Amino acid sequence: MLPPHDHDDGEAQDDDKVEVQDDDKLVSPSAASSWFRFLPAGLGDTEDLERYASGGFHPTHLGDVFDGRYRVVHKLGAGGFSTVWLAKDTTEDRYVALKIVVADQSAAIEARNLSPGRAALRSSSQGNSGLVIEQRHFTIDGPNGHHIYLVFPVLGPSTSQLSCYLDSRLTPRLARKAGYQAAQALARLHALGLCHGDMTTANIAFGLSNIDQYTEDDFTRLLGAPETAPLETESGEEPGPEAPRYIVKPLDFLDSKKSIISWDVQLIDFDLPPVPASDVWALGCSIFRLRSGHSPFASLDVWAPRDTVAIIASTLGDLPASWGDVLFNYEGQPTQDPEKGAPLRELVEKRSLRELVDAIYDRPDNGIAMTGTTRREREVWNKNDNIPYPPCVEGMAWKPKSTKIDNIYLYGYNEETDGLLAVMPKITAIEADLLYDLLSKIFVYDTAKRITAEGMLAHPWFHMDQDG
Ligand SMILES: Nc1ncnc2c1ncn2[C@@H]1O[C@H](COP(=O)(O)OP(=O)(O)OP(=O)(O)O)[C@@H](O)[C@H]1O
Repeated sequence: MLPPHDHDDGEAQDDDKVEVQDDDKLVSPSAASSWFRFLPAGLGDTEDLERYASGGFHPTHLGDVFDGRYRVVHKLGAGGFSTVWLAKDTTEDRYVALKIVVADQSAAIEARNLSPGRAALRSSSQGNSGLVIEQRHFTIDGPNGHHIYLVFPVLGPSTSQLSCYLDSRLTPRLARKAGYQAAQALARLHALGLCHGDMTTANIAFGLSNIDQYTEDDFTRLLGAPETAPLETESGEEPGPEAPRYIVKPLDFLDSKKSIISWDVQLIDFDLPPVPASDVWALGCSIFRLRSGHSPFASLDVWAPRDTVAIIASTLGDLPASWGDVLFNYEGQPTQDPEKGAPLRELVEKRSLRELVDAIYDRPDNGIAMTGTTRREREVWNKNDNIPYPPCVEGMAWKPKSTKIDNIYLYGYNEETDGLLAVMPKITAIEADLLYDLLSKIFVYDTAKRITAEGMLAHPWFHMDQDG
């Protein structure tokens, strides 16, 4: 059975975000009163407003100019450590992504930027390397502290956004291309003696096609004007200089009326700890998700990081005997200390990698599949889910929830979902053989026997489209 979320297997970041997003929607202002200073802005998934406080986000407004040259045009997104803004670099007359790091993490990021690994990465990440790193940085003091500002090229959506359960799936061809480009970029990084350290589909991003040709008015025509909502406090007091006057809803390049997302992906957000073989394992999880929409080690049986080790063992086979009677702590880290760890839980669900690959489903012709049974209409959370992507995105991705099964649209997961997915067209046997072969070379416990990123580049799964 496919779960709504997975945990800690190299793809967890995205799912954490889904949970946060869901929580945001569920928190009513009254329930929030004892916990939160600010009222929800009502703009969907935005930054954590409570972090507009000492040590947190820098209050930023449209039109703000930083470092005398970067004028804020729109918001691109926010994460646990930063808000990210589309800005016009008036010195070089081009768009950039301006990542404003929270004050209490800025010193650590500044120190990281001085490391030798970072310098090697910077000199090799120019041009077409598939590796994206900040182009420059500067610092600014604000009401919440001292912030580092990182200047990046502007990117499109992440592959996790476009390959996400029933919400969105990549077309098979683009999944193979994105998987290949991610492997190629990772091989380049490893050749430099560096590691990624955080290889997830959230960190494989699509580029944008030549956006510097657009004026700011063009952006408004393509994506709509920035949507904002005033920032209000629960108590009714006026926020001080630590908070912006209004919140901006992040733009979504998928809303563009014209195709501006490129088919080429790049790796972002390097952490750089030194284990290439673990990057390869995480890339395997990402490749599976690119093609299937979910992680290979996601399961409703997984409740704690430790369970991820159990689901891996139940999918791939027992852990090597040479590891001995190893125990695992809550985080899934091995230990010999019975005070700190426990044996792996026996999971109810049994499945194999081969079954997971064979179950990958694709879009039915005309967006319709039939079980032969008429079903009860379901209320969907967001009607937009049932509307296919605009034609300019259609060759790249499709929405499973825009598929009609018999008389109703596919909706969220419940006990009926597996039966509904069973009538969707499946991955071809030829492709399933190739993908299974590639993943079997990646998901190898013995790191000395695991394929390398360089070694996987010649694998025929990546090259199916050229051959055929
Ligand atoms: N170069 C970029 N171009 C376009 N959008 C970007 C860019 N960098 C980041 N974003 C957007 O901003 C969001 C937050 O960025 P990012 O994940 O790097 O932040 P973070 O604070 O390091 O978060 P976390 O580590 O919690 O993921 C991303 O999800 C993405 O939507």
